[in-house]
Amino acid sequence: MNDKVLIVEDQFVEAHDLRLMLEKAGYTVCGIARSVPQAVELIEKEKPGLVLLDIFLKGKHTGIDLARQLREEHIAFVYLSANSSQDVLAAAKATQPYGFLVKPFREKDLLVTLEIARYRHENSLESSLRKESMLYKRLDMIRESLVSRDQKLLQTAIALQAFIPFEYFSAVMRLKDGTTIHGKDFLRIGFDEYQQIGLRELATITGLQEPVLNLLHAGMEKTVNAVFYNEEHFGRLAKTPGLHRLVAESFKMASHMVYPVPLSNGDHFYFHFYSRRPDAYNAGHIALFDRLAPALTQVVEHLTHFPSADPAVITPLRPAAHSPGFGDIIGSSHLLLNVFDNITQVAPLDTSILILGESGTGKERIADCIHQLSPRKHKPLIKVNCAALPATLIESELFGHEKGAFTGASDRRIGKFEQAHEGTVFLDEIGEMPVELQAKLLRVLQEKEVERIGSRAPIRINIRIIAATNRNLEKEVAEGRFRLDLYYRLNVFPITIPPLRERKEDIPALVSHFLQYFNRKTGKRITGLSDKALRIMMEYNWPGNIRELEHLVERSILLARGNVIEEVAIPSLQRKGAGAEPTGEERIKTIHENERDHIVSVLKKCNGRIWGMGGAAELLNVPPTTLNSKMKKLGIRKEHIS
Ligand SMILES: Nc1ncnc2c1ncn2[C@@H]1O[C@H](COP(=O)(O)OP(=O)(O)OP(=O)(O)O)[C@@H](O)[C@H]1O
Repeated sequence: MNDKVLIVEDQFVEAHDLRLMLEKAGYTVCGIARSVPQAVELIEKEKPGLVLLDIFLKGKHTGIDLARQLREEHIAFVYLSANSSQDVLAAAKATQPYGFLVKPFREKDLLVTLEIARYRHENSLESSLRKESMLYKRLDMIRESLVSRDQKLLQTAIALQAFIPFEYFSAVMRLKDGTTIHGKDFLRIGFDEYQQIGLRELATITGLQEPVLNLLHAGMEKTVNAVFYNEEHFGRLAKTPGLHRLVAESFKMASHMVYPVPLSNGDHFYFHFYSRRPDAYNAGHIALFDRLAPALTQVVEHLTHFPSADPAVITPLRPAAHSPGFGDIIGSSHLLLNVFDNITQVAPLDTSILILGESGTGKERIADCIHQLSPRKHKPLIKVNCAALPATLIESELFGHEKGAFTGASDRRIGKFEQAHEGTVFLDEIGEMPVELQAKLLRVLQEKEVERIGSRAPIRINIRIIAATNRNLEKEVAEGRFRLDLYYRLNVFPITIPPLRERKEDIPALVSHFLQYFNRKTGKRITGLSDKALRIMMEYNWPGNIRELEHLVERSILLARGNVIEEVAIPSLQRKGAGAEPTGEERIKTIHENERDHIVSVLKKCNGRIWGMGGAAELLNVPPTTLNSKMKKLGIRKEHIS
């Protein structure tokens, strides 16, 4: 990244002050723009490495509008705004900025933010280049492989999957004379499982005759440009009769991207991607395709030399390491598959990862899986739960201490970071880490060395950090409880695990997984769930996510009288909210519900404090760690307490 900075700020005095601060720190300010059009002109002329961007500017365009262009041109940008309301933050966040400074800010904050922006830009550029070069290699392998045409096509689509998400893929060839040849379509039904949809299958699914489908295919748009349609654009496209509408309605797709690859003989090969996410595609995907076009042309030109095969379900050849790691993560909803795609992209790199998601969604499991899929898999994976230890202990737990470093330090202790050398450290509940320690962690990330307490000799370490939290870290940053610089370092690659209520289609598979597991553990032989029990589960909101489901299945197995689970003890309040029939009389609470209510009421009394004198653990007369795991088990979260 070059050192030229463009300031986009309509307040004259503020812009001038910024210029002085930046120049003093050695940056070259290549211009000050007061509006978006002015900024566009200066970017074209000066090619800055970084843009400082006010959000509300003179004229009708905002900084957020400009950010989209900056993203496409790979220019790092940092927002400066006096408005840090949730709405503005959310809109700004969607543009994936390299930093956000709330005005007024200190000179030091500005310089640290710029340094982090520079780090992140270089880091993300480097990792995307590495990922892209892996993709080129994969496309080469596919081109040379001796598999059928359909397999080749599918493997090409799958190689692209981690970069361009899709749940439905179709390929169309448009010859020079305008004739359209429709290839096979593929519907994603598992992480690496795709159902091939030919004309016959499409006719069965849609109820339309094959000749009608042929006509729809022939009427596919004749665009020669790449385009993407998200949300309402796709909604509009899907209202007009045609193949898009058919795919949207039959497979519940919500966005679409098409990319035509020109072939040397003048024909065009169209890649059509559809996703269930309403905002799956962006200009970055098209730019990526532009870069890949030569490699894709070669693959597509090879396709014509191979015979077509026609099995109904194809399980493609994935690089062997990829599938086993996901083995015990159950689910195939498109939201979870998207998480798998993220993992596939990032696991082989050294990038720090921030796993976000509510309690019990499987963050720790995902961390295990990333480690297993990384080149560090034969080295240790060390886990630290930042919420399970009092602040005073975390430091020596993480950094270690020398003998006599403090009262009670009777022996030297090797900290978790050192133990994880060449491996991975999983920092669970990072949002609970005390602010003073956050500064130390930042140093570990920056300097790649640790100092044991009581020692002045830094020790070089090579670790990868995976952090997880169920808190909204941006809110924590805004309220001063989490360091912005650390947030940006960790947030290089965020992975968000969706809550169970947003992927209820995974419930049946999860239930059957847990049934098998607890059958094995308890020696019972439960064969399944009654329709009523499954319906109740599908209606429930699952505040404790998969952990809650797991415990519910365990309890239900223990209580089951026959071979089928007829009853499930879903917490009454939620169940009513979820639409189950009222029973007419007060339901008797289960022991677990009583226990849950009691813990919540004690926590409320202690303002959520678990540790120390007057904390909930003391009042309940249990060790704080036990209380913590009980809370997890019962799906009790901080939100339930306030
Ligand atoms: N997709 C999944 N398939 C099977 N089991 C799962 C899945 N996701 C989570 N689990 C199980 O649910 C429980 C909770 O998962 P985990 O501890 O990884 O959640 P978490 O998000 O880290 O929770 P917390 O934020 O409370 O630490 C574990 O027993 C885990 O094995």
